[in-house]
Amino acid sequence: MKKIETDVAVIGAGSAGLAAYRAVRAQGKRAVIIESWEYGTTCARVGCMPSKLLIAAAEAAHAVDTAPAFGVDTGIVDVDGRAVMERVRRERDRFVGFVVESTEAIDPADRLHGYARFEDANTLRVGEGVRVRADSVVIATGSSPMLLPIFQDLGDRVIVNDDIFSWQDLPRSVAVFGPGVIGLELGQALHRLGVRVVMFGKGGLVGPVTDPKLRDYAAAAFAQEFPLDADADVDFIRREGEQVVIRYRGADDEWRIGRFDYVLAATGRVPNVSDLGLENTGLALDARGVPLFDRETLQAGDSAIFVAGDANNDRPLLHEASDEGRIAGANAARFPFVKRGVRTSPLAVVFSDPQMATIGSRYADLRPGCFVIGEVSFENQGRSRVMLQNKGLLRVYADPCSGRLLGAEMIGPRAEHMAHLLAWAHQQGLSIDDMLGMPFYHPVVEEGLRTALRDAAAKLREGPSLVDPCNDCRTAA
Ligand SMILES: Cc1cc2nc3c(=O)[nH]c(=O)nc-3n(C[C@H](O)[C@H](O)[C@H](O)COP(=O)(O)OP(=O)(O)OC[C@H]3O[C@@H](n4cnc5c(N)ncnc54)[C@H](O)[C@@H]3O)c2cc1C
Ligand SMILES: NC(=O)c1ccc[n+]([C@@H]2O[C@H](COP(=O)([O-])OP(=O)(O)OC[C@H]3O[C@@H](n4cnc5c(N)ncnc54)[C@H](O)[C@@H]3O)[C@@H](O)[C@H]2O)c1
Repeated sequence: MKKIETDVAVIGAGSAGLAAYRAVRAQGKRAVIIESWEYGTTCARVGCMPSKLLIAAAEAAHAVDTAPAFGVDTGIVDVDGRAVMERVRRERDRFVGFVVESTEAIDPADRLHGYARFEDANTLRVGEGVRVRADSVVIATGSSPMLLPIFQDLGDRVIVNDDIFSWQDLPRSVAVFGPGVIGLELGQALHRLGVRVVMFGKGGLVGPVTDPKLRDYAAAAFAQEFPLDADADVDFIRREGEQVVIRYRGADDEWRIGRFDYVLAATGRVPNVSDLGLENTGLALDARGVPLFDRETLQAGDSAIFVAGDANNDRPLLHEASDEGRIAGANAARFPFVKRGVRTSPLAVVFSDPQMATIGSRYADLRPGCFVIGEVSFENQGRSRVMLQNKGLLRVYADPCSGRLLGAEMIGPRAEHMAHLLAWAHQQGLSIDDMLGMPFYHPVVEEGLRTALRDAAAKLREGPSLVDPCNDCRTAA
C-alpha cells in the first residue's frame, strides 16, 4: 500500500474541488486532489455548458418558428438533429478541453486517481492501493441524478442529463419526469427542436419559484407550449420493446396512453456522500447523509473536514461551488483557525423561455405579514411586447420596517440580467427607494422592474396590514 502524507486532501476535481485545491496551495500548504472519474467537471461536461448549447440551438429554431409573427416568413423549420448534437458535443468538448488542460497543469504528484473513502477522520483510502493521511479534508464530491424506483424496469430507455449530451441524433419523443430546473431547460429545448415532449410533475412545483402566484403562472405558461402537468396522475410506466409506455391522465381529465423513445429522469439530484465512509469520521449527518456544516466556514462541526459544492446540498449552483471551494480550501489550510467566508446574495436563474429567477429570500423563506409585494406583469410591458416576449410576472419582496429589498422571484424576458441587478441591489442592502433613485433607460424590460418597485413603494407607504413590522417581525423566530 502506497502511503501519502499531506496537509489537505481534496476529494473531487470538480468546480468546488479545484477551487479548494488552489486555495490550499495559495496558503503555501501541501495538497492532493483526488478524482475517481474523468477530469472536466460536471458543469462543463454534462451540466451548465452542454445544456446551454442545446438551448441555444432550440432558441435558433424557435426564432425561425416565430418569425412570421413579425411578417418575416422563412418557410418551415427543418431541424437536422445530427448537426444539432454534433455542435453541442463539439463546443462542449472545447469547454471541457480547457478545464482538463488546467487540471492537468496541476503537479502530477498532487493528483490522485481513484475513489476516496474515509477510514477515519484524517485517513482516506484511494482505490485499492493508496492511503492518504491528511491534517484536513475537503469533501467536494458533487451530486448525481436521483433515479426513482418507478424507473427501475426501463433499462436503457431511462436517461439522465449526462446521456443526452452524448446523443448522435435527436430522438422522436421523450417523457420528462420533473419540471424542475433540469427538466424545464432540457425538455423545452427538445420540444423546440422537434422532439415530442410530455412533462410530468409532482405537487404543482415548476422550476425553482416558491411564490404560489408565480408557480401557477409558470405552470400555465409552459403548458401553453407543450403538454405539462405539474401534478400528474400517472397510472403506470413500463417498457415495451424499445419504447416506454405511460398511462396518465391528460389535461382533458381523460386517461391516455403515451409511447415514448425515452424517459428523462429529472426529479432532483442527490449529494455524492453515501459511499464516502462518513460513518468512520464520527461526524453528525443530516437526513440525506450530508455532514452538518456551517455555510460560512464550510466546516463540519468542529472537525477538520469541510464540505463544498453540490456535495453539501445547500445551493447546488456553479458560482456557489466555486465560492464554497475557495472558502473550504482556505479554512482547511489554516485549520483550526477557520474564518467566515464572504457569501453572496442567493441568485438562481433557469434558462427556459420565459426565463425564471429567484433572488435573495424567496417567497417561501419569508414570514407572512412581514413583507410587502411589488408586482409587474410583462404581458403589456412595452419592450417585451415589441420583442413578442410579453409573458411573465415579477414579484419583489420588501421589508416594511426598513424599506429594504428582501428578495424577488420572476418568470419573464431577460430574467438572467434583471436577476443580477436585483441580486446586486440585495447584496448592497438597498431599499426600494434607493433602487428607484437610479436610472432606467427607455424602452427596456427593466422598466417593468421599475413598475414592480413603484408598486412595492406604494405598499410600503400604506404600511403592512397584519403586524407591526418593526416589532412583531423582528421578534419572530
Ligand atoms: C444539466 C445541468 C445543468 C446545470 N446548469 C447550471 C447552470 O446553468 N448554472 C449553474 O450555476 N449551475 C448549473 N448546474 C449545476 C452545476 O453544474 C453544479 O452546481 C456544479 O457543477 C457542482 O460542482 P461540484 O464541484 O460540486 O461537483 P462536480 O463538478 O460534479 O465535481 C465532483 C467531482 O467529485 C468526483 N467524486 C465523487 N465522489 C468521489 C470520490 N469518492 N472520490 C473521488 N472523486 C469523487 C466526481 O467524479 C466529480 O468529478 C447544472 C447541473 C446540471 C446537472
Ligand atoms: N440554470 C441552472 O442554474 C441550473 C440548471 C440545471 C440544474 N441546476 C441545479 O441542479 C439542481 C437539480 O435540478 P433538478 O431539476 O434535478 O431538481 P429540482 O429540484 O429543480 O426539480 C425536481 C423536480 O422534480 C419533481 N418531482 C419529484 N418527484 C417527482 C415525481 N415522482 N414525478 C414527477 N416529478 C417529480 C419536483 O416536484 C421538481 O419539480 C437544481 O436545484 C439546480 O441547483 C441549475
